[in-house]
Amino acid sequence: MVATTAAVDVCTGGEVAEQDPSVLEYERDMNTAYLANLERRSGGYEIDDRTRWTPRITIGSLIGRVRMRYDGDDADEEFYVAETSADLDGVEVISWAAPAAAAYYGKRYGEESGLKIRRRFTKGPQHGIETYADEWIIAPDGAEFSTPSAGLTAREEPQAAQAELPRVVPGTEEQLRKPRTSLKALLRTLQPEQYDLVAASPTESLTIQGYAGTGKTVVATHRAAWLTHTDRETPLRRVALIGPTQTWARHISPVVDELATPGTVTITSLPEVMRTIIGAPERHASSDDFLDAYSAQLGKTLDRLVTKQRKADPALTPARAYEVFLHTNDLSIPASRRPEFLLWRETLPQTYENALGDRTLWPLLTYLTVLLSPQARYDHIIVDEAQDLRPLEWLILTHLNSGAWTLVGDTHQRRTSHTPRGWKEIRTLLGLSTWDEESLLGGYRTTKAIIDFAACLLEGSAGHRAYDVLGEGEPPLIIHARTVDELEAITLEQADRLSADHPKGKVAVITPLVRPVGSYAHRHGWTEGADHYWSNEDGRRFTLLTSEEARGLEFDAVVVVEPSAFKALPGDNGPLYTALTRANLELVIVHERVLPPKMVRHLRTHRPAVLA
Ligand SMILES: Nc1ncnc2c1ncn2[C@@H]1O[C@H](COP(=O)(O)OP(=O)(O)OP(=O)(O)O)[C@@H](O)[C@H]1O
Repeated sequence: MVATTAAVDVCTGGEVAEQDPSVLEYERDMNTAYLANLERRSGGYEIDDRTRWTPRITIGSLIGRVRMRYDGDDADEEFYVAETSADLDGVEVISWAAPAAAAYYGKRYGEESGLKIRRRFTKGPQHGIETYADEWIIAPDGAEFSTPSAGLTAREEPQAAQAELPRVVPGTEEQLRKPRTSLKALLRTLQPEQYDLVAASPTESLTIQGYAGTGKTVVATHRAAWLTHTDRETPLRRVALIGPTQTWARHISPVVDELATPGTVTITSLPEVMRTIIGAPERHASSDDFLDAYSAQLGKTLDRLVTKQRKADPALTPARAYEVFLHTNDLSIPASRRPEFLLWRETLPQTYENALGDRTLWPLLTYLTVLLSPQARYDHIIVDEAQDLRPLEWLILTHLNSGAWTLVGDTHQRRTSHTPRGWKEIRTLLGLSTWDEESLLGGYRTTKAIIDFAACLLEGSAGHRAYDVLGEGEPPLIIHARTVDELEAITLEQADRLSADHPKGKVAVITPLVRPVGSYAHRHGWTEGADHYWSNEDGRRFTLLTSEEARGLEFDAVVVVEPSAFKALPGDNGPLYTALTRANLELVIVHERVLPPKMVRHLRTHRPAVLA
């Protein structure tokens, strides 16, 4: 029998049944050799100059190891998986983006692919390996791997087949319980269902629906890196990753910085895309939202206008086209909406220059610009929070993409009636005739108690996430304030408490009442910094945001203030649902007004922790 030790597995939190010291030592030596190889090569690393594809070298430990038998072969193959590929004197290390990595990561690859065993390494300090854990995909058929030599690892007794593969990759829960920070590369715990979407065909358009916290942004960011990775056969050179806000862009950029080929992925937000195309000022006002400022019919009107005017004036500019638009009678707006449309048009600035200062008009001005001056196109566009784009914005993007699309979103988090109701409408706007339609089901952010509470806002919420990795957790704390002053005081008290409870993590206050809460904070010793960030002299911190600004972000704990004041569509509470689901572990609701009816109904039968 080989010598074994029982060690605590940082992957599962449980005990590793067999942790063979000689195997561990061997793998640590391999890791040392791998790191030395990377160090040697990284000296000569040059950023891709777009004519020569230099593989990116990132220093990091081995992720895993695979033994498999390809169809028709008469011997097994073995290789390691890591962030960067290497050849260690004949021992192959493939990168996470290489096609063969599907054997390690993928769901569909499975048993019939020939995969026999997968070994996962957990990371120790300084790129070391802490432990290993083996997962037999087939019934064990001998030694795990040929090295260390079969004699050392072969077991004398037949082993029992592994009862069932774990539902989520070991180590995921531990990862999720760490304090929330910016999104990071997650190559060690990328789930099979996520990997399959990350590595889906680059030439097929793909729509991915997922409830809050199901890992959509993880898929979107890793997909951007995968599409451009030089270890793929035909890496893409220009990929856009478009999300809702610049705060979101900063939240996700570490993933792309770490994994993507430098210079290949543009991370931006939709407002920024438009602002850059039309050259609008950074500071801008916003008039009231108006349906036809974003409609496909407005797009059609502008299409017709540009086609017609250009015949008469080949040098037509967006500014001139805008002036014509202000007076044209050739409108594609339905008759029922026309009177309202004409009234709205009369209120618009008379010059293009002035219109640039109104954010509501950016889609209109951007669309005119892309119609008149062709833009550089991307090889692939990925859109996160796709449910928030309005028809005219989708039409703009069609002028920026020459390849396929990856669209991820949650139609339950829709925030205005100006956006398409579902994926079908979006695909029609993009003119897609073929696409793959997938969904994500695992819950990675937010405990079950919080997500079940938030689900009271959704129609047909049953079974909305297949499982919740963080488990049941604590129910939300609901606090009723008697006056508006008390509402603000309790809010700050709770933000202060939660910040103390999560010293390394992130706390948010999410509310439509950002101004009054901010001015209360100001009067009580809090100071505002960049990116909606507030802190006080005791070192407490929180982020104060509207639901709109909180899209795509996440926090360890969240205080949602005055739920009834959030914008709601008939039958749809997208903005409030978004706010509630930003919390990973703790949710506090503070209200002075009556809670929304759906919440009240839910609270009659379910009991969260309520403070009078
Ligand atoms: N495979 C994974 N391993 C570790 N953490 C993960 C994994 N997948 C997702 N997570 C974590 O779960 C959280 C939620 O993921 P993500 O932000 O991608 O969800 P989402 O579906 O985009 O949510 P929303 O639409 O509500 O913004 C993030 O903190 C992310 O790091």
